[in-house]
Amino acid sequence: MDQSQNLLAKQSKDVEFQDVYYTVKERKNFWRVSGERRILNGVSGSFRNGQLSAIMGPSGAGKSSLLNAISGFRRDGVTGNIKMKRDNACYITQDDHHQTLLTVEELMNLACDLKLKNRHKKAEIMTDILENLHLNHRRNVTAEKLSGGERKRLSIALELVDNPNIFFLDEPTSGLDEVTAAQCIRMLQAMAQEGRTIVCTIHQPSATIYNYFDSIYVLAKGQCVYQGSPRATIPFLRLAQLDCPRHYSPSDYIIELVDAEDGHLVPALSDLTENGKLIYVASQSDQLAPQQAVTTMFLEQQKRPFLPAFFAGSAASTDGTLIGGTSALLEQVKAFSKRLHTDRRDISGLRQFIVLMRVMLLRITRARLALTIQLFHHLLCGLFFGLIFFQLGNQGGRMFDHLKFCIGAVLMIVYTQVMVPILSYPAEVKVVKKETFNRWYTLTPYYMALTVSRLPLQVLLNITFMAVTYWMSGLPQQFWRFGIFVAVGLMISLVAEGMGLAIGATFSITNGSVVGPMIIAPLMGLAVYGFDFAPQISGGMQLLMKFSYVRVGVVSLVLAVFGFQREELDCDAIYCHFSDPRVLLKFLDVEKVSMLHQFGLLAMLMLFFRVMMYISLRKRCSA
Ligand SMILES: Nc1ncnc2c1ncn2[C@@H]1O[C@H](COP(=O)(O)OP(=O)(O)OP(=O)(O)O)[C@@H](O)[C@H]1O
Repeated sequence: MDQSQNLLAKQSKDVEFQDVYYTVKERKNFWRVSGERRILNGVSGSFRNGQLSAIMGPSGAGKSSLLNAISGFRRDGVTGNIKMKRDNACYITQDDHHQTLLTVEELMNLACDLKLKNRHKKAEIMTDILENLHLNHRRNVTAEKLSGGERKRLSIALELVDNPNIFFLDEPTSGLDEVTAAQCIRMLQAMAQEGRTIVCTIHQPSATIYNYFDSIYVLAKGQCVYQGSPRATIPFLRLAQLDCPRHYSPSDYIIELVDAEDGHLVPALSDLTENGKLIYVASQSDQLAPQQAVTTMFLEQQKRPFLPAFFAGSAASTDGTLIGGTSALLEQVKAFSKRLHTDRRDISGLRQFIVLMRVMLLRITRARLALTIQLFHHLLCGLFFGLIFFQLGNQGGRMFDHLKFCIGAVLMIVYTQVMVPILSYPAEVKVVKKETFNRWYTLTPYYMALTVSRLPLQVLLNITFMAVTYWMSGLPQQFWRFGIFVAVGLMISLVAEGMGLAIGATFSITNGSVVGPMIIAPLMGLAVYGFDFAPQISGGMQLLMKFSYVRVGVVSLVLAVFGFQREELDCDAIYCHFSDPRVLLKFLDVEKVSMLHQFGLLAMLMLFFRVMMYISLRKRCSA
């Protein structure tokens, strides 16, 4: 490969952006947008291949927003020109969203199964990565028990499986002590030297860590106030008549300057960098040499001969003097990086589905405490119901108790199945967003695996609750009737779970736990409306009631208990009006309703919520 070919290959791994704006809508309340707020103000810049670049700035400057915008992790509200090869990039979030119940080895297995076509090399690649990131001894530890630094290394290890060229990391050193943070940055430096483009945000690095970077991009109030090599920071500030005091770290100094309350220096410094269009590099004579930062992306092919001069200039900032020696860790990372030539090709949807199913089932069984609590909850609720309605199931004089039994059972299922995903699913959405963004899998196989993998648990929990309730309340000893009773419970729980997932995929835990009950309340109202004057209910209301799956569930349960030519109930008094089940069905105006029709309605409502969930998830993952 001659020099110009080399440069073009490197260039395809660069990240360049021009006039990027990021605007968010500000809301007065849930319904009203009160205005817009501009977070990024037309910034430009470039991050070169083979370099470790830092986006720095005071808190709230827009560092994460810039990282999200240029990586494509956030798209809504972002405008401007961004050049970056998406299929070669990965994003590592600040909070290291992992499947916390899986061990390091299981997570690596998952990443390999989803990313590598040729699985023969899986064990070798896994060991290589884990050894080199010093995680091999933690193979059997679950992600939730890892330390902050180990978790960060695990995030990197998982992405290294398919050897991407561009890494975006949001605050990789947050929560780490100085030594661990320095180790982490040196590891990233070694990865960059292996031919990757590494861009990370960092709040205020120490002087040592500052000098590990090849390139620094400082943001303040959504504008670029410096871009260039760390060595060039002090000479750059001199251009604006700002003298960094002796023994003061340039990173501390520049942040303090731009973090002043009135921010009066921000426009002047931003002008000096042309809001990121200029990059400053220090030459050997310590004279500043401003270069054009955004040069390649929008130039026509024929203008490219300018490139070599540009790279020659920026290469000066990556010389060894800034790095300060190479540790054994750097050498190791470099060596193993060379061996990582993975053959990532498209993995079929079916294989993604199978791998994800396996992992989801493993996760369900791994969450033993949650599983035990759920089982006990269903068993105890069953016993509680059984005791309240003990042997009342065949009493012809207790019509209201029969109705309370059906309504109570449906409400117990609905509340349990709606609230669990509302409280647990929002955390998973973050993992899904990260993993789909990093091309572990696509949304459809994930969604299918999620739906199918939860079925066995649903069946088990429902059978537990329904069986105890059915037999204790003294309903007819007919196995087929019991089967229908359980099937109704299962259908209701699947609809309720779908609704919980749709809410969990759309809202945060705080908002979801308000929205969930808010939606259930009117559905409950519709469920119990007009039981004592059912035949007089208007047509419009009847239609509305069909949308309440709680109502549909109650009617289905009533049919399961009293329909299908059930024999007359016992009567202790002289006369029991409802001892003939047909009288009760007629009173409730459901004597002509077919069970099949009810199942059809429940299936449609289930489909509706599950489609809503899918749409919401897709929107969240692509926002
Ligand atoms: N979706 C959003 N809606 C409203 N405001 C937002 C949104 N995203 C970011 N902001 C605001 O934009 C500003 C910049 O946020 P950002 O997270 O990018 O800052 P940062 O420099 O990374 O800060 P920190 O170092 O504290 O993490 C903050 O004031 C933040 O509140």
